[in-house]
Amino acid sequence: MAAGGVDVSRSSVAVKKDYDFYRNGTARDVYLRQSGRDGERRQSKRPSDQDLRRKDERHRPRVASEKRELRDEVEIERPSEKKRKFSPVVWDVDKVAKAPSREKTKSPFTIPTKPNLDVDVSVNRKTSSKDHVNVVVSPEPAHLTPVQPFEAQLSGKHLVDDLEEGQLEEEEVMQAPPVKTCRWGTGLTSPEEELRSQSDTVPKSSRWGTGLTSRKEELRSQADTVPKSRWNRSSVSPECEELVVSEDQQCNLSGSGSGDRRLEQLSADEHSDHEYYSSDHNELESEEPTSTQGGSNMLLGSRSVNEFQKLNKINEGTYGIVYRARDAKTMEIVALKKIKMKEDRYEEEYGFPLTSLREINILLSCNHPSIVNVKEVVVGGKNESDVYMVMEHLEHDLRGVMDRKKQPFSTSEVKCLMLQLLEGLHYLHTNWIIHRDLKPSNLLMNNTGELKICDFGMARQYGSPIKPYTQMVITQWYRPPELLLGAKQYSTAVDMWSVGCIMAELLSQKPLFPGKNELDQMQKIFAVLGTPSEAVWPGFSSLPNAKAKFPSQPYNLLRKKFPAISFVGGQILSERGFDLLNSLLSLDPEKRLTVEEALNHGWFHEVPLPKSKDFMPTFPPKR
Ligand SMILES: Nc1ncnc2c1ncn2[C@@H]1O[C@H](COP(=O)(O)OP(=O)(O)OP(=O)(O)O)[C@@H](O)[C@H]1O
Repeated sequence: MAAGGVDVSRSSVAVKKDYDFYRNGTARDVYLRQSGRDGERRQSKRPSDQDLRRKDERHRPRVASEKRELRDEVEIERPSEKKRKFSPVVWDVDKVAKAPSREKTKSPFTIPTKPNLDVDVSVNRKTSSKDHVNVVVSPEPAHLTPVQPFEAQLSGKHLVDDLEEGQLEEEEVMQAPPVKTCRWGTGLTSPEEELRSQSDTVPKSSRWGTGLTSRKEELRSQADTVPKSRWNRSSVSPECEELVVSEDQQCNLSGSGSGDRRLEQLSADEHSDHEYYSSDHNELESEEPTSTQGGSNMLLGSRSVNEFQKLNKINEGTYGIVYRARDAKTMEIVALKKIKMKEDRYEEEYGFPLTSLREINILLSCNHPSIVNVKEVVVGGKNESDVYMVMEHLEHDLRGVMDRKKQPFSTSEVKCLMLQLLEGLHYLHTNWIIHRDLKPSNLLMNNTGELKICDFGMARQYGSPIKPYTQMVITQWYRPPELLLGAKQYSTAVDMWSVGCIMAELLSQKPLFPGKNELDQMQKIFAVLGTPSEAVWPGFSSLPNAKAKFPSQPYNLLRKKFPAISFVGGQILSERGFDLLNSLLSLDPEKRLTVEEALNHGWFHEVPLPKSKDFMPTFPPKR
């Protein structure tokens, strides 16, 4: 019997109804209903007590293979919820691979300083001038199709995010078959199948500003003559609106990075707080501060920020200052994120930060209730060239709420929040996006019980076969052991670790692993989950930082922190709840739950059921 009450998930019709009520309207259930397999799926997916994962590591391989089967099943009938508004901008970086490392790159687009800029927008051809950016709007807004990694590979184009760790220097255009699942190293399937399942939705238009209509129409008419080269090459459906931005000699690689740092080199004062540092930017954003003359601009037609009335500053992050503002036209309250330009010409990065470009690019293409909605991009302000993202406004972020809350969230509230987080993440992972910075301050909340993922500055599209990426992502407290140990090949499992840390924090109201520096972070993790070995984590010993001597701690002590019973009235966690948490916090990323598995976990089906958003607590506005 679960500590939270009697497990009625298999017998109680009422409970099932409640659960269905909560889930009603989600694309997942619509999908299940449409596919006529609702009952079957629920029955097969709802874990019984037998389904609970055995803790004995000897059973892990079997469990892992079951997980793969489950993933296969889920993937074959991929729900339709993963539609994107359009595929994000893809930077053509063919030449980048050859570019000398450490060469600085220039701003990706020119910010307009006057209404009519000298814009060179051409269709599907590379510009010869290195300062020009080509924008291609593909002619067929017929299907919503995520940019698939293999598609980029087949077309010989690399996504902007691929420019990490100098891995492209030697790289050939890969023709490897695409993976079927989001997690790397798992089954393979055809890209056509994947895309066919997504091709039935009417696309939304690109939303680079609101005044683009006429220009867009112009572009579209030009684009009518353009062969659908990228999609044709990979024999897949055409994208709805594809912006291909070619830019010569930008995004140069830094061959170094910090990936080779050994654990022994880390000192206690190296990273004194939990805020992340990221060499990602060294790798991605080392841009030559070249002249911006003659460049094209993707913000043409964008509204001016003067059309918004700034009400107050909400927060300031590394990459932006976020304001609450009112749209003078619609009177709608919005959040304006002012992109911080890099102004020191002698810095590695200068001009418009690529992290922000990446964030705008991905967020504009996403369309899901658990992902913050970016409405448009506006320009102007005190400094003519300032760029702002206009987002829907949510009153709180989870960090602020937890800091001010006296009591932890109840189990049913945690379930409500976790489901929303997982649904948003499911959307991202099925669209080949890793967030790479999930943490409470990047989860927005409003007073209608909604949770939305924000801050996509570290997010990236990923592909198969997985390439080496920087491991210096994810705020330290939420960073998984494989990244701390220096793994450069990773995928969606890194987000799932962060989800585990967030779940623990929601339950206990305090961070699970508040490391002071990377070494301390690893020690804190291993002190609770046990020191990894080849037996529990095959491949562990070959990770760059695994040679370090960690204090030996052979046991998993997580249950002590989240007991099934409490004599002092503290928060308790049922067997199933613990199984979910423990499986999210698997040291071996291959054994960590996928987002589908987490969404289908039995904990969400047992009482107390997830609270309806309508009954979630509200919080007073921040002062
Ligand atoms: N749409 C929004 N509505 C309300 N508040 C928001 C919104 N977007 C962001 N915020 C607030 O601003 C903070 C910083 O935003 P964001 O994380 O996007 O900026 P950042 O500069 O990328 O931050 P970081 O330093 O974490 O990378 C968030 O933690 C949140 O409190």
